[in-house]
Amino acid sequence: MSHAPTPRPLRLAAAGPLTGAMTVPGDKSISHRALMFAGLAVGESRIRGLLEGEDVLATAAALRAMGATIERSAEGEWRVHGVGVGGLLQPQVALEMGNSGTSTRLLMGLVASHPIVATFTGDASLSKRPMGRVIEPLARMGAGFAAAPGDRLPLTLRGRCPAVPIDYTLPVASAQVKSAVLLAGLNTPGITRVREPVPTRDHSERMLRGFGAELTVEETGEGRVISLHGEAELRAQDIVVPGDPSSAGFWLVAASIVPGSDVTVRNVLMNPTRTGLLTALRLMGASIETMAEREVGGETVADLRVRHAPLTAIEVPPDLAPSMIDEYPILFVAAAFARGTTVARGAHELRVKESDRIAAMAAALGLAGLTVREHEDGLSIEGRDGDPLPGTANGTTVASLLDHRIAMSMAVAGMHSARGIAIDDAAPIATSYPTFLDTATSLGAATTWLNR
Ligand SMILES: O=C(O)C1=C[C@@H](OP(=O)(O)O)[C@@H](O)[C@H](O)C1
Ligand SMILES: C=C(OP(=O)(O)O)C(=O)O
Repeated sequence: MSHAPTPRPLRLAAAGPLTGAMTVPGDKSISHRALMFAGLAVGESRIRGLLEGEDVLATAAALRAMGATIERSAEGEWRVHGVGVGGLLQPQVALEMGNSGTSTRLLMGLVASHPIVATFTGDASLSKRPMGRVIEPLARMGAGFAAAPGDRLPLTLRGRCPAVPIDYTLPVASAQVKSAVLLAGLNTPGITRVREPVPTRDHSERMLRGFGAELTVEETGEGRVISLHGEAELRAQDIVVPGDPSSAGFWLVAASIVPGSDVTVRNVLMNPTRTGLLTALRLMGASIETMAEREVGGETVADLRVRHAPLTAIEVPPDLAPSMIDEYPILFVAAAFARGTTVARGAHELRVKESDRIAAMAAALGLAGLTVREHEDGLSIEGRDGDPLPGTANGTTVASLLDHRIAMSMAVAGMHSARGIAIDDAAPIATSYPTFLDTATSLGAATTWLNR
């Protein structure tokens, strides 16, 4: 599953204040996990609010290829008949992961402890991303690998059953690596343990417990220790997926920077491992009101009302990195309109996402007329103190580099720019937020498809 192979150039321009109330699609991380855990459970799970973006659909297709029954009953509503832990079948086709790192790394974990062989392929962006970080612990558990040079896709994984449980300290703050090891642990005898010096998103832990796995999380002086009892039996669940805070982030910034805006984003996941952008924007002086906080399916959600406000540059606290890792590109856009120079460091991981997001945003903001300094682990951005960005020159486009978040972040920047911002390819937006442009238009933004 991959987005349209033909690039779709797009121009976003200023068109007055953004106003209105809206919801964002279901959280991407929870959607992937809902399908995977339901695919391994016994019985029929129902999922409401599933994100129907290309990344999540790639997960669904791979699980089907390994024996799960997955059906869409209405918009966002899905039914899954699982195969039971240990019951994944040998896929007859390569597992096409498209643009999705989460699908790839988590499914590698699942396959690693099943007696099957699977080949994972991906698009040009995913094929550049490092898989050594999951190969290393999964090989210790007994799985075999044949990967492209540099531990990249395409990659063939030979699962080991029974696998060997490990006690693994994460060398990099990554929820994908943590989850890959835990998922491999599901079909492994004994206790699989992951030590996490820096906390990352905890959806796997919360949801595995919800599906009936025996899993404990201990907070220690050296971070979290997660212990999973293997040969687990997962029981089918009804799941409601809350709105994706990473998708909401685009509107939090758009309404903050476009004068006169007043936007309410409803039903946003408020899990503290995901709210770093909210913290950073508030430190910059953003006006974001948290309303109607409530519990939905074991997670806190809230409505967020955001009004235009003058922003001030900050030194972004590096310890916010894990809880806003995907939101740096849109935070850089907020910084572009702040008073003073924002400095974000300690975010090396941005270099190995769908694109090198440090270099990509430095280039894109530079083309839109901003002064930006690139560091090895972040950016310094001279803000415009509320003035619009000049925008891209006629005939020039910023490169989205097969990266949805670069495309959407620069689209938001275009909403407060003198000439508008042209993006060479907006098709990647469909990987995580297929309705982004409809929402932009409904809030009052000016979007135009450009001739190829
Ligand atoms: O576990 C997950 O669902 C994710 C973890 C993060 O990746 P890393 O684990 O590589 O930081 C994040 O960037 C990605 O969008 C989703
Ligand atoms: C990094 C991201 O996703 P993934 O790793 O799943 O490709 C993202 O959505 O920003």
